[in-house]
Amino acid sequence: MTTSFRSLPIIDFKALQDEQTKSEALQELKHALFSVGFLYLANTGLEDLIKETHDALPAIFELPDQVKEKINMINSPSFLGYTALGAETTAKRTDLREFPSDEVARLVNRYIHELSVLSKAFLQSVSECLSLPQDTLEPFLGAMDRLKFVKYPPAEPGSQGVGPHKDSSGLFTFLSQDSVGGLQVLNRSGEWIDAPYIEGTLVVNIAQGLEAITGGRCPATSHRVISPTRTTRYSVPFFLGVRLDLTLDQLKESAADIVRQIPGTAERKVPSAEVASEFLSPLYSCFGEAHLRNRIISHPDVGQRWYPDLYEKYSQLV
Ligand SMILES: O=C(O)CCC(=O)C(=O)O
Ligand SMILES: [Fe+2]
Repeated sequence: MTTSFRSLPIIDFKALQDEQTKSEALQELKHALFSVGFLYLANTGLEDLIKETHDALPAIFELPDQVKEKINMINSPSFLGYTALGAETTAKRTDLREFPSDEVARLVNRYIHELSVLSKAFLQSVSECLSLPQDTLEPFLGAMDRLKFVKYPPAEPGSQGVGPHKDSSGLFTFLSQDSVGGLQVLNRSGEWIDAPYIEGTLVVNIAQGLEAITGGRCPATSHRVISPTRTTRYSVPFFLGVRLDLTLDQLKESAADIVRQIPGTAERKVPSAEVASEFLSPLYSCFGEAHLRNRIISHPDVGQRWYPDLYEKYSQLV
């Protein structure tokens, strides 16, 4: 029996690329994917960009209300834009965080570009460590990556910055957090484990897309953020998305194929999911539909405005 993790493994991105160190680093990565679902990625080469971005965040959030209003997510049928404090719901409770997007366009574009490059190299290592051909995960990608700037203001002790959830929209999330703390990850014994700040690293976690693609062999892990009590916390998640037109049948077929190729996993028990994966539900025709449902439930005001019929339908199914 494996014991539940007490801390998150640190994986050295450079070591994954270097022939001398690769095989050991791949073993560590495999363990992280199978047993934790979360890891710190160190030595990405993006340390300066991450710092520059975090330095810019307070000013971005201090933009005048009219600017935030102009880019409010309520105006976007694509669920892109600024979300005010308290307008997002996770696990049926209101989250205490706000986020603008597409501000400071150059920085944002650069960040997205760098993360796209990094995440694709990382995906190759993921395939490799599962003994799959390097390009196995490429066909699942689409133009659905998203970047978010998030601010958690200080609140009463124990407040919900963001409630317990699994990341739904893609393969992996790459998050840079500041030094305030509050991110917690649920281990397999049901304990919340702190994921403290480690300078220069990205926190990488499996999303429900990869969980589905690997037939549950690489499960997405629940996490949450406890609001800070004294200092504002900022974070920057980059969500590596799955293409929206992937159907459930295609997914099942490729998952079966992939799982057959992952050695030594037949006996692995798939942990029961504490948060259901919509992507595996027959209710939705394709990944995009399940994704839209998730967006509508997370941002009910935006959902109600642009998709009133779907809003009615999906809120009855919650
Ligand atoms: O801000 C964080 O540290 C986590 C954010 C998160 O889990 C999310 O946006 O999905
Ligand atoms: Fe998340």
